Amino acid sequence: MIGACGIVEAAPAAKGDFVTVNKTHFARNGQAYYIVGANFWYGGYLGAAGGVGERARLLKELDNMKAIGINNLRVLAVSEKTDMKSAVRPATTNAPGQYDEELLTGLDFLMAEVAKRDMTVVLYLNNFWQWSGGMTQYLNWFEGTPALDPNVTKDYDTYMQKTAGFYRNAAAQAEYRNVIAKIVKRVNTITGKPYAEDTHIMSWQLANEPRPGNGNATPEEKAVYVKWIDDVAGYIHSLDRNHLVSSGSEGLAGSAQDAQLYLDAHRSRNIDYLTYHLWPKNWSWFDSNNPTGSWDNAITKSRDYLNSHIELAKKLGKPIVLEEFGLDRDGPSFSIKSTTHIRDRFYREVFEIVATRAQKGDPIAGFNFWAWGGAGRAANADYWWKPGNDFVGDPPQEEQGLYSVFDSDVTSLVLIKEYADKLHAIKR
Ligand SMILES: O=C1NC[C@H](CO)[C@@H](O)[C@@H]1O
Repeated sequence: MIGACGIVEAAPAAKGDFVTVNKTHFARNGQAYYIVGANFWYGGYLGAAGGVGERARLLKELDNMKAIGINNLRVLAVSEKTDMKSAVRPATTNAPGQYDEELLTGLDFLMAEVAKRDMTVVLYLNNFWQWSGGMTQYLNWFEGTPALDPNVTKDYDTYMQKTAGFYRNAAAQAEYRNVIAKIVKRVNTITGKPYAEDTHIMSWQLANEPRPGNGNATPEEKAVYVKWIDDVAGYIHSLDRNHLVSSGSEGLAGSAQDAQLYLDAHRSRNIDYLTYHLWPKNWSWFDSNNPTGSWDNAITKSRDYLNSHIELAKKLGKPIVLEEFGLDRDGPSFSIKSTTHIRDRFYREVFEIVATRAQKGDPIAGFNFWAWGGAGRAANADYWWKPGNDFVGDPPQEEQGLYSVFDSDVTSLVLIKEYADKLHAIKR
């Protein structure tokens, strides 16, 4: 259909095409829908027409992901320009009210190509961490405090406690809502379709890994966090009645280890499904310099984390997605020449629990591994990212190769395909 402005306009989608929640499962096109996903934070960046855009690479990455059964991508929709060295450049927001239209058109291109492959996307609208500017950059804009880069300060506890001040800052929240409205109400410049009518968006996500503060978050900080989730999720639903909304939480690790807080934060009728993440190395369960000696501890805790959050989802009667997990390469090494035997063993353990419990009808709705590196390659001997370098699955605050799954990691790709087939075969 050629619209008045000459842009090819797709017919409005039938409501049934959207991903919906049916009790404790997802549904799409009248069938149960399971997430076989990748984290692909830079997908919109590759879609830009110029600058950092690499559209030919993007098409190849999407085709390669589709070929191994990936049906869902978790993507960074918004980034904030910052002086922090650990953050990606450029950013979709250069300053309050000033947005990079070329980069936002990259998201349009990504969504157009995702639709051609009938994939779905979770779009996160902020970041608790500094690698895309995030909440600490909002505080720099609106409180005048320095954007804190924990890679520099080495003080994560202070970072988390101060960054949670974002939830209480009225001016920061107002600009955050301006940005939310700009994205949620956006009309795709490639397809002419409003984002709010795009059935290939699965969910709007408040942020990547929002936390209430640090591990010692106070009852007041927790109450602010719970209210923030409910309010913002409700605001997004007020703009868009079609799509699901999720928090982006890591689960207990992102909830000060407080299960009641995690339940309270996700009980809101505005939160349609639960999310959780699993990071044995980041959480010091696994020592990659002593893999044999730390494996049993890591896998025991991982199994418990995987299963206990499914029980929490049962309590709330909502689906849950394991939307991040990862482990580093053998060695440990960042080099794509290194093997991934330990990571493959970990992935198989995770996939087996997810697939088995999904097949039983438990509310686990799938996974997104962290993260698709594909054809990207680290450019520097120290494995740190610099502007102009390839994007890989590891954002700029981490070594390029830490957790990425590259197109040369054949054993990992074969394993992902094996479990993709199992999840896609579940009929409900
Ligand atoms: O959201 C995230 N979770 C863990 C990733 C790997 O450490 C990290 O890169 C990202 O900030």
